Order: sequence, then C-alpha cells, then structure tokens
Amino acid sequence: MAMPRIRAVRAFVVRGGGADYHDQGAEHWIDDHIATPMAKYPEYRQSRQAFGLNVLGTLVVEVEADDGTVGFALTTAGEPGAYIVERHLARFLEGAPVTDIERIWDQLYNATLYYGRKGIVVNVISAIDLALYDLLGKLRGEPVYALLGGPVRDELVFYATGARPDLAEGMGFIGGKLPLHHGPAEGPAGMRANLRELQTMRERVSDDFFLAWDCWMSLDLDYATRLAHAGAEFGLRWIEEALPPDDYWGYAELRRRVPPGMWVTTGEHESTRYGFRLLLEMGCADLIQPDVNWCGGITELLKISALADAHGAMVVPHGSSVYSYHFVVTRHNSPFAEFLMMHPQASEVVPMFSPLLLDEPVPVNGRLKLPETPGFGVRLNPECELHRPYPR
Ligand SMILES: C[C@H](O)[C@H](O)[C@@H](O)[C@@H](O)C(=O)O
Ligand SMILES: [Mg+2]
Repeated sequence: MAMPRIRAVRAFVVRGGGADYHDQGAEHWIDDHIATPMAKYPEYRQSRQAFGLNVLGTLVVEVEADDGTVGFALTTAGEPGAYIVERHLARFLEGAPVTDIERIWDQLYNATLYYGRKGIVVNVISAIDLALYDLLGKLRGEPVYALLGGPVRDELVFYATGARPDLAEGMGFIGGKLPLHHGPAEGPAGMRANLRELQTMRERVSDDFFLAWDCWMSLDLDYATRLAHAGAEFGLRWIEEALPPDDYWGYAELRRRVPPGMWVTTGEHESTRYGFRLLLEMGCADLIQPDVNWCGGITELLKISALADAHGAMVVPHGSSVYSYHFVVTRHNSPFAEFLMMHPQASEVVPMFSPLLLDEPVPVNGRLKLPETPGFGVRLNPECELHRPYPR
C-alpha cells in the first residue's frame, strides 16, 4: 500500500508556557534573578523576561496527510516561525510522500542556508521534522522510539532542573541542576552567594544525589574556572553552559582547567551536526545537551548523537518533554534524561509543556516507561487557543 502524501502544512502560535516554557507568569523560579549574558546591565538582572526571553512564544506545526491523519510538534519560534513555515518551507512538504523525511530535511536546511543555519530557522526545521515523525508514527501505528531502532532500556531515569534540588531528591530524581543566580557583574559578593546556595543544597541532599549548575551562557572563562574549583568542594558534578555558545575556544580551555572528574557540558543553544562537530573535535564538553526542538529535530539529532558516540561523549538532550524522551530511550550514550520542573516553586512534578499538551507523560519517582501510543503520544489541549497568523 502506497504511503500517503502530505496534503497540508499549518503553523500556529500560542502564548503562555508550552514549548516556550520561559513564557511563565510572575513568581516563577525560572525567572528569578538567574544569571545571563544580559546581567551586566542591572536593569535586566532580576528578570530574563525583562530582556525578552519569552518574546517568541510557541510555534505549533501541523502536517496533514491526504488520508486525514495529522502529525504535529512544537518549538520556540512564534510568529516569525509561522511566517517561515507558511511563506517559505511549506512548498517542500505539500505533495511529498510522508516518508520523505531525509529529503525534506535536506531541502529545508539548504533552502534556508542563506538566512538560517542556526537559531530560529533551525528551531522551525526541528518542529517540522518532529511533526513528520509524529505523523509517520501515527500512520504506522508505532511510537516514535520504535521508528528509531527501539528502546535500549526499559525506562528512562531523570535528573531535575529547578530551584529545589532538595525537594527533587525526595521525588526520586537522580540529581538536581540549579540555575546559577549571580554572574561576574555581581563580583565577589555574587560568587559567595552562589557558593552559599550550593552548600545549602549539598547539606540538604545525600552524597549520592548529584548537583550541577546551569550557568546559561552568563560567565567568562576566569569566573567559570574559579566557580568550578570552589564548587568542587561541594561535589559539583558538572558546570553547564558557562560561556557563550560560540566560544568554542573558551569551552576547550575551561575543560582543561576544571578539577579532574568535573564535567563541562553545553549544547542546548548549538545547532546541527556542524556545530556539534566543532564542540566535539575541539574537546569542549564531556556531555553535550542538544535540544531536539532547536538543533534540527530527530533527523539531525541522529547524526549528532552518532558523532558524539564516536567521540565517547554522552548525549543528554536539553529538557524537551516527549520529543527528547523518545530519542533518549533508544540511545546507548544517553544514560539519563532531563526533566525541567515547571511548577513555579519547583515543589511538584507538572508536565513540562503545560498547559499545551494532553497525555504528556511525567516521571514518577524519577522514572518513566514510555507508552506505546503512536507518534509522540500527545495531543494538543483544545482549551489552548491556537492562532494561525499566515493562513493560506
Ligand atoms: C534553568 C536554565 O536557566 C534554563 O532556564 C533551562 O531552560 C536550561 O538551561 C536547562 O538546561 O534546562
Ligand atoms: Mg541549560
């Protein structure tokens, strides 16, 4: 039986959480004085939303086959992303066989090479690729992980990212990643505050529960070096995204300087096999963290992961809910997954892309066995009003 062809592609935007999970209300840990590259400007130090971290919003891409089956996926791209889908990229999908995933990816990437390569364009390509995998899984009646070679372990284990790793340990997570709150602009007092926070959490959790810092691109090499060595006293397991994503040279030097046994990690704001080849060949990271909704989708993450495996590097994708879970469970060099605690106080487990998805699975006791539901196994919440800014 011939596989259906793609009949239509549609791009919607929606605000308030979802894939743009930084788009939260006030009083949320994820926007509470977190160190960023903008923190050198005092007016932008308290809130990342103040400098626009949530300006884009969620992009929802739907791909409909000519038998009526619809696959969909999400990314952070909002209206600019919707424009790119409807006015540029739809032409490479409509009329194509639903199985032409590699061919479509190559056309999307090369047709946007003159203005894309990284950032929002690759976010959009990622969402289209993920929607195609969702559609293919639904047409074949298989979960996406079954399309990728099947699970190599029975269940996923998770670490938790959020302000309360001490609570996360009690929820069964294997470790906790703290957002770093103070960068170089806050000088020695900021460094002391960072270390006090890490010490407090170390004293509240057991020795077997790892602690890591997410520095969200906010540091310089000297500060990161000093922070890593001071953090080692409290068993810091890894220092994440200490430097701007393009500073491959800084990451390579940081990796030479950190205490033996401490991981240097990065990658959530890196794109495509080419960016990750640079990170790996320059020895920038022990563990890379591509976000499957931002790095190029499943099609590109398969290439990135194989490259990392050849370099002996682990791949623990940046938290992206079901879109990374279906990948991680099929990879030997992805031993655990990230769960972003989206509850405002990080005090309970709630679905990461709330409120946008129905049936979004969450870890229970820090573990998750993925269902066999076709595709990524989630549905759009009909109570979330989608808007199609560029209808055709
Ligand atoms: C917690 C960090 O500041 C970011 O908000 C988070 O999205 C990302 O860096 C992560 O690794 O989860
Ligand atoms: Mg991070």
